Amino acid sequence: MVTAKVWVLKKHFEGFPKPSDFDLKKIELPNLKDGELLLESVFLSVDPYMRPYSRRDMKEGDIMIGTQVARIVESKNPAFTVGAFVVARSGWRTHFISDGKDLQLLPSNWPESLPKSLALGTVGMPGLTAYFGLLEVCKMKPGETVLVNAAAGAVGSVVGQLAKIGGCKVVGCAGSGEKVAYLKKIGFDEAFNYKTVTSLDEALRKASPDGYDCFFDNVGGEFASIAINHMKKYGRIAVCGAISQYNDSVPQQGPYVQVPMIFKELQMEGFIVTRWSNRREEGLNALLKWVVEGKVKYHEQVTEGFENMPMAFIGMLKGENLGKAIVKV
Ligand SMILES: NC(=O)C1=CN([C@@H]2O[C@H](COP(=O)(O)OP(=O)(O)OC[C@H]3O[C@@H](n4cnc5c(N)ncnc54)[C@H](OP(=O)(O)O)[C@@H]3O)[C@@H](O)[C@H]2O)C=CC1
Ligand SMILES: CCCCCCC/C=C/C=O
Repeated sequence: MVTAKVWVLKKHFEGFPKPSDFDLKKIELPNLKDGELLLESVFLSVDPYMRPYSRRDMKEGDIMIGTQVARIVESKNPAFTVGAFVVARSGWRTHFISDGKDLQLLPSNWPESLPKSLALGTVGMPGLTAYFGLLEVCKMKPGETVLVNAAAGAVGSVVGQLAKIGGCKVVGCAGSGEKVAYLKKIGFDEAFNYKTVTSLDEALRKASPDGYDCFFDNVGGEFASIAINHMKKYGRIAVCGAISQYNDSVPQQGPYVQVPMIFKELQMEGFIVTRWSNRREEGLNALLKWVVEGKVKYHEQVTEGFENMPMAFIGMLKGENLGKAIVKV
């Protein structure tokens, strides 16, 4: 008999999540039936989507939603061998039983030298978000200028590097001096700390006086309202996330987008990465190849200990992560 530790949503978040909104529980797992596997989480992901999705999809008492890289410890399913690693969507749990249907094996050519946690970040859902958002929503072209915010995070850091590979000029904004230095190190042409600039409007103009062809928006709110005025004619805005709004108890008010959209003839499109689930393999292969070749660099903010999942999640929402926020069990 295996005892799993799980984190439960004790109370729906009101405003910014607090440690007291979570409860750590223990669950006894039953013995395996034919076709089932027992898995142990090795790395778990904490992501911004958990904040809005918890309100939309969960009720109090549910196990927190989320993905993990897990190792198969016992198998009564011939398609899965003990010791193999998979990406699963089993929520915040140390151990779980699966029938194998919702598991993704790590690519067979995954190099030994590469952390398996990257399957939750640069070579996982956030990397795919950058890949499809840039290619299919921004439709970036060589020679264009791309703006990305939350640029030193899991999605943003890949957006900037893929835009450089695609022959674009890249401007990134992030919330600390350390993050700005990192963006310059990984090849961003311009980077600034949006928290310390005297005027975001001036900083965006200075970084690209001619404006922006593509804006990959991870933040929404006030930042996006200012940035839209810096778009070039026929510019494209990929509305990827709105993290500046996820913790609002009272919705923020405009300014509104219609006037700049009309006069600059902009395209603005929201998207969810799962739209391209049928091209997941294409995206992961491309990302893995670039990482192996050293063309895409990665950084992970690793929190040790399953007990620290709520703090890692809260820390990520506060901006404490450089690169992908990961918990190592
Ligand atoms: N549409 C889709 O399919 C997907 C969307 N997303 C979205 O992409 C965005 C980035 O996600 P991800 O890369 O995983 O997360 P990150 O790794 O970028 O972590 C979140 C970052 O957001 C920044 N941030 C937090 N609060 C604010 C704020 N009020 N204003 C500006 N920046 C803030 C912080 O960086 P800083 O220090 O720079 O402020 C923080 O580090 C999120 O909005 C997320 O919801 C992610 C995956 C899929
Ligand atoms: C693997 C779980 C599916 C995650 C989909 C994430 C979409 C994110 C939206 C905003 O953050």
